[in-house]
Amino acid sequence: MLQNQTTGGTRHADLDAWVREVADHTQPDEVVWVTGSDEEIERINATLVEAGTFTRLAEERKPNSYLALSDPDDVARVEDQTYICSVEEKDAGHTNNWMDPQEMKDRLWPLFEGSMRGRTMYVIPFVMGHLDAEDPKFGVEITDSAYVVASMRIMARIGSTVLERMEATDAAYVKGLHSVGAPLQPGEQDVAWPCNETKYIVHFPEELAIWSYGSGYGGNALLGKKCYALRIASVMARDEGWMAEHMLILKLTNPEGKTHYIAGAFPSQCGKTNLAMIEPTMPGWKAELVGDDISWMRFGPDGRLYAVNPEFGLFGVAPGTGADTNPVAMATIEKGNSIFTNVARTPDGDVWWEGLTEEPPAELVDWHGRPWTPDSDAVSSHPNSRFCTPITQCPTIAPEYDEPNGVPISAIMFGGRRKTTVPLVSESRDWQHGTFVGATLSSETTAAATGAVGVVRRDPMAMLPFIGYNAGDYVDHWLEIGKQADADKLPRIFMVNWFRRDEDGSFLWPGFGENARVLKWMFERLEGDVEAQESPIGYLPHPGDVDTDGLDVDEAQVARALRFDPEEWSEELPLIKEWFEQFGDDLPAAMEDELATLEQRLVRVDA
Ligand SMILES: Nc1nc2c(ncn2[C@@H]2O[C@H](COP(=O)(O)OP(=O)(O)OP(=O)(O)O)[C@@H](O)[C@H]2O)c(=O)[nH]1
Ligand SMILES: O=C([O-])CC(=O)C(=O)O
Ligand SMILES: [Mn+2]
Repeated sequence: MLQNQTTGGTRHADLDAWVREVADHTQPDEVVWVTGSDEEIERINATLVEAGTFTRLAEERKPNSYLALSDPDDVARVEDQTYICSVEEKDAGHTNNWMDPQEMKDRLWPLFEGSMRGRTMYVIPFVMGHLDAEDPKFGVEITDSAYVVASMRIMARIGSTVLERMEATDAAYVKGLHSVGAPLQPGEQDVAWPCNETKYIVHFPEELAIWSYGSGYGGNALLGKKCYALRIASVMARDEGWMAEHMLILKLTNPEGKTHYIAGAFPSQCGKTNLAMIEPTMPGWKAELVGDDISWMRFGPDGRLYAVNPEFGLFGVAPGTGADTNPVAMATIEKGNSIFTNVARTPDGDVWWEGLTEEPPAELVDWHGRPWTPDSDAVSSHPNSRFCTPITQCPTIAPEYDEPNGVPISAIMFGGRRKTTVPLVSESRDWQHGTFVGATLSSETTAAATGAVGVVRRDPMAMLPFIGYNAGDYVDHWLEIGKQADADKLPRIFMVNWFRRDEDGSFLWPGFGENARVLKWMFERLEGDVEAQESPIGYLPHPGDVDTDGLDVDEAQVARALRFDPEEWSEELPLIKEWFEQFGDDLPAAMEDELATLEQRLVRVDA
């Protein structure tokens, strides 16, 4: 037993040895094994309030909920400090930062030395996906951040029941090591949001290990999420023949009671959470949430692809979320039990952010903790501010979210933020063409990562920052999956763009609940109820086939949203070529073929 181990311990020999090793090196004041109990979280929340990290919100506004304001330089994922340290450089590929694993450890291990001094080291056993899955995917996060413990308890299935299962089966697990990198000298006063200017988010895929240093922000610090469930899991999925994808999962039921499950890959801040919680504007249509960010898919016994949401909570973008745009998210949050990060606080102990209500309150405390009024120059909430809420509180949760083997996927959507070029909706000709559409997906950058916002970049399958291996091999894995199945059992693949702009800069399509009109067209395509017209980029709706009944937008504008423009696509073609050149020899030949096909089809349209 560790001398400073105040609770718990484990019979899992490998885990016991690793925890000892880390504790010896990082030198925390105490080690706490997280059980997940209610009393425990009350204690942890109280610690966070005392430390000034959490402000408790008014019970009658947001029960059992807290506001955290981060260090202003620790607000988003740090992609330029994120590494895939595979043994071979070519296994990280051109889209990832790479360093030799030993070299990286020689650099990082000294940073972890004594990094937890004056703090508590928490050991969080967790499982991504269901504990009763055929092959449950375990992880343990060691962290010196109580904020991470409180957030992980919402975002994943954690605690003693998980640890007991790991012990009983001597389970393999992903080792996630996290430190905010802010040791305290004896007697030193802590800050509300400890972190370090130096940040590293590092993955060792062959060892199933993650080392995260210097940041407390969600995507950098909640290691079950992007680090495990996407970067590490994508490598496991490649090796084991399944898929780990950055996708929402939605259950859609038509007025006749027929159901399809649809997955959608959109880059960060491009509408996954909103679409997953959509309230259709058309009478009789019903949408339910299965997942809002990550989808693990594998073939079921019937040869179809089944998807599970490996998470247990929602980590949603706050700004833009309001009763008009996402009433379901609002109802979810109203129930409380949530953590809000980097939003504004109202005088009556509630939260506010841009887009929550049309009229801002007369006075607020902004995300810097400063007084704010509607006359203030800056926004009250950080553009990447977040709510963290249990998924079970969502009023439209589908019971299948808790199905260990997931739901059969009928369609996959790819989408991004494009002001021009990409029509509201199109359908791929087949799986290989759909893989091409995904591999060439593009989007304007957002505040979810540090760096410039609004720059168009290619974001393959919305996975650019999350592919844990060579992007060429990743595209090849998609093609392999396609070859393993009967063509008619594979999900159909669609491309969407809610963000196309008119000449005056306004959105051409109203979006949000109205996106159900696009889902309806897809549904009818799946059912064979509607024809489509060929175009060089795939099948497009015939005029009038996207239901605009009761839509408050004139038909000419809808047509502009739906339009395939050969000129815009002629300008897109060299950008796609440039992107594919970056793959070098790693680009699968089928992608060259698809590119050539697109080019020929575009030339034919021009002629
Ligand atoms: N114009 C428009 N904006 C949208 C639409 N859907 C979502 N948004 C806005 O886009 C932003 C991001 O939406 P989210 O649904 O949170 O995006 P996400 O893909 O879940 O983002 P991450 O959680 O970062 O991966 C929010 O400010 C939304 O209000 C839409 O259909 N039209
Ligand atoms: O990972 C995060 O920090 C938040 C998120 O969902 C994303 O950026 O895609
Ligand atoms: Mn989201």
